Amino acid sequence: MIDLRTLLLAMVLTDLILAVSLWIGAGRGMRDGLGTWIASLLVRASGVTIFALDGLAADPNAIVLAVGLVAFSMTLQAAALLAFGGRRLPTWVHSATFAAVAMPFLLLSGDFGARVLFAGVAFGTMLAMLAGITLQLQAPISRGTRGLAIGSFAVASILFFLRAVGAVWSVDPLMGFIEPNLFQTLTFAGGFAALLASSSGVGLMHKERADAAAARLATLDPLTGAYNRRSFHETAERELARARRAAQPLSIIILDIDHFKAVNDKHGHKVGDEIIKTLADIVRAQLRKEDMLVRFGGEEFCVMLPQVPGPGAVVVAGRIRKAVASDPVIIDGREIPLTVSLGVAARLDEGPESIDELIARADQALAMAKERGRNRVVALSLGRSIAA
Ligand SMILES: Nc1nc2c(ncn2[C@@H]2O[C@H](COP(=O)(O)OP(=O)(O)OP(=O)(O)O)[C@@H](O)[C@H]2O)c(=O)[nH]1
Repeated sequence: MIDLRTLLLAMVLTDLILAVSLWIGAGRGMRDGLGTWIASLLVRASGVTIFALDGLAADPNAIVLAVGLVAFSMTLQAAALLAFGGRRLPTWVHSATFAAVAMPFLLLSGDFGARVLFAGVAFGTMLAMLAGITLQLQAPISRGTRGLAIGSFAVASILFFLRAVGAVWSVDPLMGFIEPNLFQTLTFAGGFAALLASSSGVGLMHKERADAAAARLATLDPLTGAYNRRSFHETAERELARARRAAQPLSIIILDIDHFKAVNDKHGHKVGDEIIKTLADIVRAQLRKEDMLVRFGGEEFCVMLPQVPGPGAVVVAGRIRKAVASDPVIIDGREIPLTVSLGVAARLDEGPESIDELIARADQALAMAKERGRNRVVALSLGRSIAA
């Protein structure tokens, strides 16, 4: 049987190691409440240290501070979970909860059984609330990770309630609490394991979010949010193979800002970047969900239109041309007139055709649009052989 004080000190050490591990793991990305979670572990470690060293010697003041700190660590955890979901816990909740837990504890001085009962119910309720917050988090977390976090809060909550009930039933609550009997050891060790598991769950939640962000970064262009060329190639090859198998049309449009060098020279590179970003938004507004906008590089974009035949793509390209030319873009209060040239190519019914061939043809069409005076759409391979 393990001595309760030993368990408490093991818990302090575990919290400190967890805090340091999460801090190292976070690197410089201490965002979305991770820092608050780490703070909660340090606050809990200090509360439990006081409890282990002084509280068990029944020092009335030390134990009040200890439970107040543990309550504070739980409101910090609530704040950390809410921050992960993009919400804020009002600051007053921390001090209000500290007072709401510490004050009754002070008033119950001398009645150890009532204190254990009160702390068990208070902490059990707060842990159940943490489980509820995690359940409602509007974040893409895997089921396993969410389950681990919710399960650990729920188990810890149940064990706190069990300890409260145990204290009520004990003939001598103080002895019942500190005596290393089987009930104490099991409930304490179980609660300890659950609190440890909750930190693992939170660590995994952050890792999953970081992984998703890295995957997004690898597929999207950071300036415009459009797909990058590499991810386009993977998707386009797949889409083209599918279109060929199902004898369905597929078109692409390549578009490029006219005289962008002059715009860049006149307004500067930073404004140029803003223009590229704005152009992506204008083009996106003309597309459907299944269409794919890709930044090919610089001020050149490609749009893939699955299931759209050549003539349909020409209509879309015309709409984009008009939307860009109709109003000047406004950057930093400056009105900058803008036009684009567009080249369209569509998948042919017969013959093997790679995505590179399709791009080469759209590029050729774009060059013709530039040659013919810019601010226009030119289409290639729109003859009878086009899949429709
Ligand atoms: N601001 C900014 N400028 C870029 C970026 N990438 C390329 N450019 C600039 O875009 C310009 C591209 O010019 P070109 O494609 O050669 O020609 P253009 O002036 O657009 O003329 P046409 O395409 O023939 O109408 C160059 O001045 C590049 O420096 C970028 O990411 N940001």
